[in-house]
Amino acid sequence: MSRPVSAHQGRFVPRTVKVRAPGKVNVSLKVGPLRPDGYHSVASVYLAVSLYEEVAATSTPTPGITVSISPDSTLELDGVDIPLDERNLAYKAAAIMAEVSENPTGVHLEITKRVPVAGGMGGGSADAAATLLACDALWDSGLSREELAHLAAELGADVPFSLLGGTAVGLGVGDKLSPALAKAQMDWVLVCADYGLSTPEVFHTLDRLRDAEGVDAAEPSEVDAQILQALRGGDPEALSRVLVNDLQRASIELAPQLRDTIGLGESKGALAGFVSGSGPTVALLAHNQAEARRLAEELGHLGHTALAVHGPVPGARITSDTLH
Ligand SMILES: C[C@](O)(CO)[C@H](O)COP(=O)(O)OP(=O)(O)OC[C@H]1O[C@@H](n2ccc(N)nc2=O)[C@H](O)[C@@H]1O
Ligand SMILES: Nc1ncnc2c1ncn2[C@@H]1O[C@H](COP(=O)(O)OP(=O)(O)OP(=O)(O)O)[C@@H](O)[C@H]1O
Repeated sequence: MSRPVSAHQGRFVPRTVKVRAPGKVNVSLKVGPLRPDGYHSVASVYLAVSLYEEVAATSTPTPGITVSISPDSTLELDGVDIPLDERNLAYKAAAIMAEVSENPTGVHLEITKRVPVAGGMGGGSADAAATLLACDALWDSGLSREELAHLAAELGADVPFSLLGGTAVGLGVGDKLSPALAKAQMDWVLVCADYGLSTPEVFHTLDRLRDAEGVDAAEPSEVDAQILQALRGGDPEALSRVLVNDLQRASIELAPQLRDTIGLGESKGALAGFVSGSGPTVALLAHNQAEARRLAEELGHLGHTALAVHGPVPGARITSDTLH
């Protein structure tokens, strides 16, 4: 894509770079013991799904970073707490990019939110990944994908995957990624909750449950080959038999109604239902696209917010780059 310049005959000409980045589900999430740094080592299989965040980054003549949430967001955001200051992950991403860029301008970030907030689908992480890519273009920073991935890992465990997209195995804290060859589409229904769960609290709850049982968690070093095989072959039945999420019981401990949502989805025809990441979004695996649409509609009639999506989809991408 050509790179418009932002100054025209001495007059400041704002430039807007728009990037979209996907949310994710973890089709496999094995969690090891608590590490001294407060994180857990994981072995995860990420799948990027067709529910996208969008960040429009516009250069401003005055320095500084500002953030707003676009009215085009499709989420119900009343009563949802998204900080717009330096605690926002997109703000943090722009700040980190400004540090490594030679000529950063001020920037306004407008975020269109579609991924449930605190839903276990990496929505904030997608905003951060999109912002890294947008600011890299806006400020002609010229960072490689590897350099961007390195900055992404400083922002959060899920951020590198939203940059990469597709299907990937994540080791370390989820940030050490290896792309997996799995292009076949799988169809899902996401059942969104009207509340959030705190990711650290879900991890702490898992530690507490394990402590109470006297269980020493094993260090997860690899993912089950059957999962990758089912993804490669585009075989939802096979995948439904091997889906696993160690965090699920902790999420259910904090929000017991999740068990009912999973049970409802399975009774209405899903191959399998499970909590996405730290929850509370529930991901239901469908036989095919028509089934996913039918299931989403049926759950909608029962009063749930249910979305039919597919994956894998690509990671963060620039969708437009314009001078005003
Ligand atoms: C649950 C997952 O979404 C699965 O992909 C991720 O593991 C969470 O990734 P994330 O939200 O990007 O997490 P971060 O923002 O880096 O971390 C938030 C908090 O979650 C906990 N955390 C996160 C990742 C990890 N591997 N172990 C952890 O214990 C830590 O308490 C950490 O302070
Ligand atoms: N850009 C952002 N969008 C949403 N929440 C943000 C953002 N920046 C910071 N936050 C804060 O982070 C919390 C978790 O946000 P997020 O939507 O990323 O959770 P999540 O999808 O469950 O994360 P993950 O799946 O990566 O664990 C929110 O409750 C909010 O207070």
